[in-house]
Amino acid sequence: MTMHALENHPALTLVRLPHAQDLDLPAYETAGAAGMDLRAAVPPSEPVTITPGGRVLVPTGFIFEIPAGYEGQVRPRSGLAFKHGITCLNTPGTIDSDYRGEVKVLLINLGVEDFVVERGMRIAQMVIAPVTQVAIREAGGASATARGAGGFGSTGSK
Ligand SMILES: O=c1ccn([C@H]2C[C@H](O)[C@@H](COP(=O)(O)OP(=O)(O)OP(=O)(O)O)O2)c(=O)[nH]1
Ligand SMILES: [Mg+2]
Repeated sequence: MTMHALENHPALTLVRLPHAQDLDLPAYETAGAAGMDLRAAVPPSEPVTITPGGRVLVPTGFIFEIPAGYEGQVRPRSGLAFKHGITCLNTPGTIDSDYRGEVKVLLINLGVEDFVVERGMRIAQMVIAPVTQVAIREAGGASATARGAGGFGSTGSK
């Protein structure tokens, strides 16, 4: 596990669950990593097989107390996607700052071979990002703009 000093950054509190006792903490693998890698907290004696087209909810073994004003984004790892066709089905997964359950990763196998998830395997990554909550109001009509309702290629293809 690689630790990097991140003074003056918002604090992330992690709560280790009993089935994650021997797992490394989620951590940034390099100084400039955007995401901290998440490990599979499947039982050591029970690796999980994802068949082609199949999906599995994989536990990480940790509760993330995300600071208010931020969210957690669970994203795929490109290496698993490239080599095995393994990705996150609901990418990016959204971890709310008030969520106090275990973070889980919904993996899907878009490859052509079985993929085996073993304990401690780095299966996804978590990016902490600021979010803005807006004051929601309803209006009777939309304000006028140059674009108007044009979209989906309305400005041309060149
Ligand atoms: O990949 C994910 C996505 C979500 N969650 C947890 C944290 C999140 O705060 C909660 C709810 O996620 P979301 O809002 O995406 O799901 P929902 O289907 O809208 O469920 P809910 O009604 O609980 O909000 O589930 C995960 O552990 N992993
Ligand atoms: Mg929701």
